[in-house]
Amino acid sequence: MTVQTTETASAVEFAGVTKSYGAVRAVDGLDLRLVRGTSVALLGPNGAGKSTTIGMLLGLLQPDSGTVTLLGTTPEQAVRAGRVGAMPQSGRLIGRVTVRELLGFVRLAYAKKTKAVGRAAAVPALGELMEAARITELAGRKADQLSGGQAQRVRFAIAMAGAPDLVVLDEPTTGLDIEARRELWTVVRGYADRGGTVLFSTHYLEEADDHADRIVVIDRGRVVADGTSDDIKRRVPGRTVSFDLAGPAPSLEVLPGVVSSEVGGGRARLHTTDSDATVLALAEAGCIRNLEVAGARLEEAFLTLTHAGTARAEIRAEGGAR
Ligand SMILES: Nc1ncnc2c1ncn2[C@@H]1O[C@H](COP(=O)(O)OP(=O)(O)OP(=O)(O)O)[C@@H](O)[C@H]1O
Repeated sequence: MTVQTTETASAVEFAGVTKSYGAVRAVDGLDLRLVRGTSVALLGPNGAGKSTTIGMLLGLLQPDSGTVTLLGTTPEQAVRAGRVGAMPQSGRLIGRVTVRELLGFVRLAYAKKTKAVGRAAAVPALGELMEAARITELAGRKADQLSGGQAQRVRFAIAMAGAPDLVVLDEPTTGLDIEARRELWTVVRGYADRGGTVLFSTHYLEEADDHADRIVVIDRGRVVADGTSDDIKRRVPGRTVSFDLAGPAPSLEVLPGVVSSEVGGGRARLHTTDSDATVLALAEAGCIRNLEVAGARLEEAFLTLTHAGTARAEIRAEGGAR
């Protein structure tokens, strides 16, 4: 008999889930299982169904068909018991109160909520909560007068207040500068390293590369790829050859193996199905300054796997026809 341990038990399960808004099918037969203790990135182009998926996961939206199971129960029950923390995409922090007051209030609400289900002891002390979110020095500041990055860390602390088993972050770093993004990820990683389960959506593919154990790519409401970053990159055949340009770019797309090319910042990047032949031809043409051959990046894989790539190719073709 297989014993399902906490580590391998499901945090989230979608089975055949669909959701439409009128004629628009936002989520189309989604099957997805997230294992506890992992960090999972949900990627997809605009309109792919990420927010709708997260909305159903949090019990904010009801599926038209199929089932969503969260921590072995319904989303509503898991959320009510404080076992799920969420950072939704929108929503401002309330004003006139300090960060300490706001967090104290949320923590108290969770303490009452969790007491009802026998989890009150799990709720962290206020100081601990602020330290984990790196906002101790903001305790006396008014909650509506924070920078974007500080506000996001406070919102993360709010999501943590019920000692959740799972946190769901919907595009948590959109609009933040690099330093603020790095700070927020340090805080999120701290939670993941303590065994928490994280599901986040993002448009910054390098964040998925850096912070997710597993990446699920959705497009038009369906899963189109699911695996580690390396698994997903391997789905794109061919390699990228890049080199410094000494002068005006030669005709790159006629070189053997080359299927597409980009030129920028004095450097050319060629996507090729035969890197040996491409490199030989470049050598003959004397184009080998700082030459590098690499596998596909996550961005290339993402564009190949989703309709975002087709849309970009169409835009290029239209631009070229003008
Ligand atoms: N309340 C709504 N009413 C009507 N259509 C909606 C509604 N919410 C979403 N949609 C549509 O459902 C589809 C999926 O939207 P969703 O917001 O889930 O995608 P997303 O992947 O989160 O997109 P983004 O990256 O732009 O936030 C889109 O076609 C969108 O226009």
